[in-house]
Amino acid sequence: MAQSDTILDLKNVSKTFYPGSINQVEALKDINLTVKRGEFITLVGGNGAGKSTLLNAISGYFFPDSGSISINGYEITFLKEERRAPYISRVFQDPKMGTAPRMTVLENLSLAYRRGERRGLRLGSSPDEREFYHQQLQTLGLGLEKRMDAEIGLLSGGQRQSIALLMATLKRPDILLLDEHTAALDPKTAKLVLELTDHKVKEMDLTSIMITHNLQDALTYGNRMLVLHHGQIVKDYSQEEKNQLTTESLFSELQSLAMSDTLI
Ligand SMILES: Nc1ncnc2c1ncn2[C@@H]1O[C@H](COP(=O)(O)OP(=O)(O)OP(=O)(O)O)[C@@H](O)[C@H]1O
Repeated sequence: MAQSDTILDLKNVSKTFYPGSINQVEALKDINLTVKRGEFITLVGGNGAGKSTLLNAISGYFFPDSGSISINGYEITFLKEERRAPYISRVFQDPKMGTAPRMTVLENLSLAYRRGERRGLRLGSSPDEREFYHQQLQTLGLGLEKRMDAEIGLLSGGQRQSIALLMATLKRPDILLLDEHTAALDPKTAKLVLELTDHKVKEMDLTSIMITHNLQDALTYGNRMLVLHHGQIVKDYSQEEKNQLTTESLFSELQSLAMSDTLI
């Protein structure tokens, strides 16, 4: 039987915070989303639209109140976050998240590579392993292979975020979640990390969802774009439709969504 094209499938996923209280927030409302192999989705929407909540539900950071989530046809709706880790990788906005600051670059990579496995030998101890990580670091083109034994906490945010990206993709994940992973970097470094991301996604034929507030990046990268508003997917653009958009037209669209709120 042919392998299904669908990597991720969300059916009627909803999540409400503080239900029944004055602070109630319907962060996700009946989300239906099918992600196919090789799709690189950019996810945009205003503050509080539900973008991070959507990634949190997919990664298992918390469970939805209703609906179901499947990966490769297997339902994972209530699978614990650590049990999903072999299939789902995530890079966060804060370069400090996802890496262990007091461990060396080599140890961090080694830890990422052994994700989901029982630990045995000292991390990154064998010559073969060193060689493997050396080669992997070279692929970043930042000279970080020369700093394998440096504590990762001593590296710059951009260097650290590049390594976080490498760690997230060392063992090919079924889906790569990028949660505004360049937002904390200066514009030049952000561009570099985005280019690295794009290169990795294409080279490894990864399936990915990337949250961004940068509309140009949302249009430049990826081959599908979703607009989230008040916990709902209000627009789903294909690559062809995306090509027709400009940052101005996308900005106007997001503006009109925000305007419609004030009219309610
Ligand atoms: N753990 C939580 N507990 C309570 N409320 C939450 C929690 N996570 C998110 N929310 C609320 O859910 C709504 C959606 O938040 P979310 O962080 O998903 O938005 P977002 O689109 O990622 O926003 P931003 O662009 O500002 O990061 C917000 O009103 C937020 O305050």
